[in-house]
Amino acid sequence: MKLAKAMTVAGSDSGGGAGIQADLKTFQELNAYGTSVVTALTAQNTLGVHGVYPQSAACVEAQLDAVLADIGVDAAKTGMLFSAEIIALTADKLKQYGVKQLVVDPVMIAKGGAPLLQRDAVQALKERLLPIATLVTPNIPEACHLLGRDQIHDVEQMREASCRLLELGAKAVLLKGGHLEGETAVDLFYDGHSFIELAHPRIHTLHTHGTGCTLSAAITAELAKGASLEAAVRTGKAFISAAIAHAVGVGKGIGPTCHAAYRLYR
Ligand SMILES: Nc1ncnc2c1ncn2[C@@H]1O[C@H](COP(=O)(O)OP(=O)(O)O)[C@@H](O)[C@H]1O
Ligand SMILES: Cc1ncc(COP(=O)(O)OP(=O)(O)O)c(N)n1
Repeated sequence: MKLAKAMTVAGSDSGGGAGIQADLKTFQELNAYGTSVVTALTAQNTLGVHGVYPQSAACVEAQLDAVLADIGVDAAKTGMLFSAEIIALTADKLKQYGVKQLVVDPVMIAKGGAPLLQRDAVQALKERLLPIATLVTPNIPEACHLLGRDQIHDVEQMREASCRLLELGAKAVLLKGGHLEGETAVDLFYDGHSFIELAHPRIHTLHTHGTGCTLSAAITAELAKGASLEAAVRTGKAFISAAIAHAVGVGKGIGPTCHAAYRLYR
């Protein structure tokens, strides 16, 4: 059987709930061989981000070359990229090595408010990365930022925003609705042809740290295994819903989700 290979280009979360750590746990749970390119170290726990230590462009470039020149990937994802320089070189390397499937999670700000992307890097994200993305997965605040608008209040506005987001160049959009109010957590998938609403009853828990990272990693693992984009997004939603429902309350703040839940409790 061919081994599916998934790569994450993201920041490290010392608390283990988001970033590289969440991505690798998710790849493992979904039977994809995971590789990683660390863009920044964060001193982080369930109470917040206590420090951000970006890696040099040379360090990120060396990691990308090491993974792509030898092991290769079937699908890749990006998370916290921190700077315009890291975004540009990541885009160049993904093109150079012909990476065909790319999920871009446009990580900008952690739940506690810490910036994980420099202000002037948003333009680079739009110009360099979105045009080569198979799928972009913004949450509501990230979508507003990418589109330069104030708010998105409901599913109707999510539809309209998805159309605008698709114009930025990705092949498809998954606009995540976790930040909206209401008893259902609705994400909207749009590929230019049809809209698919992915809904799950809202789970009443404090522990949602790393949900966006985990969802995009699950989609990437499924793409690496050969799933269609629609099937990958559906599995991703089932994976994150199970992970939130069985979230482990480690730490004193907003804890991580349970990455093993999809395997254990399905
Ligand atoms: N309380 C919740 N109950 C169920 N699903 C949730 C909940 N919070 C978030 N989700 C889901 O988790 C995923 C990521 O959510 P979101 O909070 O929108 O993004 P991010 O983590 O990037 O801020 C989405 O599929 C969203 O619908
Ligand atoms: C290193 C690192 N990368 C990404 C995030 C943001 O993760 P996300 O899934 O959006 O979850 P929250 O931080 O919003 O809980 C992060 N915190 N750290």
